[in-house]
Amino acid sequence: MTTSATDHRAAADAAGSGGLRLLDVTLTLGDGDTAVTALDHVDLTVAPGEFVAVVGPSGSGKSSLLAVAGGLQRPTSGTVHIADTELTALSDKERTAARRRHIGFVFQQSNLLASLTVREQLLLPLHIDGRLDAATRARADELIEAVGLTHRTGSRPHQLSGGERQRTGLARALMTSPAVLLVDEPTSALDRVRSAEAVRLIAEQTHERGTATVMVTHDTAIMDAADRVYEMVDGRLS
Ligand SMILES: Nc1ncnc2c1ncn2[C@@H]1O[C@H](COP(=O)(O)OP(=O)(O)OP(=O)(O)O)[C@@H](O)[C@H]1O
Repeated sequence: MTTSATDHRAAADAAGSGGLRLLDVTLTLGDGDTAVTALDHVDLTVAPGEFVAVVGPSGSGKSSLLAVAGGLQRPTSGTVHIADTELTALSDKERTAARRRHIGFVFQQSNLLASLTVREQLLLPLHIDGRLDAATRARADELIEAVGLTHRTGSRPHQLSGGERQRTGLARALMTSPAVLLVDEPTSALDRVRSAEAVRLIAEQTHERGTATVMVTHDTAIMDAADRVYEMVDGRLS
């Protein structure tokens, strides 16, 4: 057995205990002369409660990494494991269900609905799933407090600052107690001080709630809060 195969065996074992694991993942986009290798043999393990940052320039493959790790896109080859589930072995329908159950996304644009209050943004997905009970409402209030927005519970997005919108997006992503939290450039709309605060809050919530968190960014200045930092260049992670 080669070293690499041994590593992969250990990786697959570790995946059974939770967290996120990408094994030898390659993603090719487009075809023929225009084909691009967006992810090139990527291996990545993130344990529960660990905060990993991936830094890289525009076009290096960061969005592709999140899309594949989050089950939004099937890799060309390789496997993705989340909690006890091999995402890449599932049908499209099963993968969607697993994504909703196990993964929280925080996107660059917080994608809040204009007509809903902060509290309603958190409750909506569970309302749609018919899971809106007293425990869910209590969880929403607990998360709103955890991200420091109790005084904004009844505010709508246009009444919130960029940082407050980001924090609402984070609280919403945590509503389902996801095993994995995927964060896309949380700081682009924020100034330096608020960027550092946003990243610290993500780190704190990761450690407290035991999510396996991956944050992608091109901003190398805000990496202090991460447990590990990887660099992405031309689809390769190092
Ligand atoms: N649908 C597509 N077809 C072909 N190539 C694509 C497609 N989507 C992305 N790419 C290419 O794949 C590579 C990786 O793109 P990706 O969006 O993952 O990078 P990124 O690091 O997230 O960039 P940014 O920081 O600008 O968002 C880039 O070269 C991009 O041009």
